Amino acid sequence: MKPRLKIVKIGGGIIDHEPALREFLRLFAEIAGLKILVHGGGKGASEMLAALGQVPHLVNGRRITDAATLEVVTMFYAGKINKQVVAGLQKAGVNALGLSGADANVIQALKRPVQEVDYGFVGDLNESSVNADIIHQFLQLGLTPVFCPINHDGRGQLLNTNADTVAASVAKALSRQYAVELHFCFEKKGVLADVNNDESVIKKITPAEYIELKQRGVIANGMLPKLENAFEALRYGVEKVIIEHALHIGEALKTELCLS
Ligand SMILES: Nc1ncnc2c1ncn2[C@@H]1O[C@H](COP(=O)(O)OP(=O)(O)O)[C@@H](O)[C@H]1O
Ligand SMILES: CC(=O)N[C@@H](CCC(=O)OP(=O)(O)O)C(=O)O
Repeated sequence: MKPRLKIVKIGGGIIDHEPALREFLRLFAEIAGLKILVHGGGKGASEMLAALGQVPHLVNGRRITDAATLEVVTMFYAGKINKQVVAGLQKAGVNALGLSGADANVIQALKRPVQEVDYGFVGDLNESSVNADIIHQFLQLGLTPVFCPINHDGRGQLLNTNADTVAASVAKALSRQYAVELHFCFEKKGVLADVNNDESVIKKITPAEYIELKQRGVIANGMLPKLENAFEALRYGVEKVIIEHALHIGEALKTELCLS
């Protein structure tokens, strides 16, 4: 039987809110067994870009990342946020190891080709992007990897990758060796039928239902890459994918994705 591994992704709505982040890290520290944390921070990055006089620009939930934007998001995700999260976990007794994809060459990305949209320095991940062996070794050493959404192309170029994509790709790569449960945690209780009603959580979503919800405009913005990544993870053998509130991990009200 494969050993169990929990991979938790935490987004900007919680990370940029100090008390919520502190509480989330306390809950994450309580998760027993092997675990990995992946963080975003998109909302705070947009605020920082605006404060620096740059106009944040996202298309289909992904950031257009020109050279100036890349500088800011690298400082923000790989610096400030990643180190704050690692320090918070150390305080909570978790021996966390902060990583960008460049560290130990753990994730190599490919610059997204220009099609209808030029995303700039945005990195896509494929089957061979994630070095599962080295992550396995970190876990064996008793370390808890903490990934930020900055990766590299192996030729010296840093690339910005959607954090949901990082979480799903790490989950897919490790599902060969581990029974992986992937949790997308954010500031709502799950995928909502009415985005203004926090209690309207849709408990289960299949790919066909997702397409319908997307066409009706029920699911939009950052929820699109989250669900696309989530279904892809299930297709690659990740055992469970849950979308839930970051401060209510494991509670009954949540969205579970399934392939049929
Ligand atoms: N049906 C939906 N249910 C919940 N959130 C939705 C839905 N459709 C769109 N959203 C939006 O998606 C956001 C989550 O995506 P995103 O901001 O990228 O989160 P994160 O930073 O946690 O990855 C929510 O804050 C919400 O505004
Ligand atoms: C390419 C791309 O879109 N990168 C994301 C990375 C951060 C992220 O995904 O943050 P959340 O999880 O908080 O949304 C961005 O810069 O917004």
